[in-house]
Amino acid sequence: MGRAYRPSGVRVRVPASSANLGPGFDALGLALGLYDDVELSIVSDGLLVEVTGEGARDVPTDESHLLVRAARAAFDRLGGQPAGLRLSCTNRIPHGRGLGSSAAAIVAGVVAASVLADPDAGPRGALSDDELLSLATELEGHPDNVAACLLGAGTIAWMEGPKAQAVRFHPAADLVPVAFVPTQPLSTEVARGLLPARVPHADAAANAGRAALLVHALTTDLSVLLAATEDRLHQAYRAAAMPVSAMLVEKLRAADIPAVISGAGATVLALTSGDGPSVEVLAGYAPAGTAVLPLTVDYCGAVARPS
Ligand SMILES: Nc1ncnc2c1ncn2[C@@H]1O[C@H](COP(=O)(O)OP(=O)(O)O)[C@@H](O)[C@H]1O
Ligand SMILES: N[C@@H](CCOP(=O)(O)O)C(=O)O
Repeated sequence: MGRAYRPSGVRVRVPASSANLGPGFDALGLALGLYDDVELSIVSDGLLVEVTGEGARDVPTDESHLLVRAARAAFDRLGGQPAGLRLSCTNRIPHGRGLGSSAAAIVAGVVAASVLADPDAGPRGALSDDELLSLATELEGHPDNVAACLLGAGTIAWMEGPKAQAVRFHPAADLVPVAFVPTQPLSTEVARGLLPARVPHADAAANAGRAALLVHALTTDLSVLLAATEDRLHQAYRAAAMPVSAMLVEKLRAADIPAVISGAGATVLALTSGDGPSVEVLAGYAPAGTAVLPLTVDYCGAVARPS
């Protein structure tokens, strides 16, 4: 017999995230102060999905909606499906731009289900953060965005067999992430398809050193960010799919501004600091049609409260 759920609702706020940060492919993530808000309620029957904001015209409003699929997966883990669900999404994270929109939808879904199953069990409900992270990673396919979105701040994620693990780190207070968001989406699946099965040992070794340096740079010494954000494992392989962004990274870096492709692209993320170039100066580098978004680091991750 399935688990019995009381009719109830939960609101979840989830942050955007930037994965990789240059050398930390599938490992490093940074939660950003740009949020999707969702409300999931248990009702007597059926499924109703309402979406406003980003993706409203594109995402499905049936069982194939990503957040519904994630919530269903979590309800399965929790002992069964509720009689009916009502979902309302207010989306602000652009889709398919490398800012972790799919991770945010998945994290929102698993956290919402977890809280609906047992609102009193803890801030994120019946499932532990470890369980939420592993389930979200199974659904997303890689742990970096979901770790940052779930836990907030900077995260280092890794896999122990099928289970995802992550630790948080606190980026320096004067870190200012600035996103250059292009108009055209690029699917993460397509961008992952451009990566080779094997890479030269020297490139892997170079990235290991830079990724380690990057955690030091972000937490302790922003002045070494330019060296710390160098990548040889993914950006060049994907450049043909995002030539304008690849060129922008090159131009910013040539001007000593640490810049990387955010996630699988094609957003470019500049990691500046209080005494770095102003947003106006950065905007001067933006190709036509690119939105320049000065952001903050999010330190909370997924936050749920009963509705
Ligand atoms: N809030 C959301 N609700 C429903 N589906 C979503 C949502 N966010 C993302 N998606 C799905 O994920 C796709 C984008 O995922 P992906 O290619 O991984 O890019 P991103 O870098 O934005 O995560 C969208 O086209 C959509 O199908
Ligand atoms: N490590 C992943 C990150 C994908 O991030 P997204 O925001 O584009 O979904 C990759 O580089 O493929």
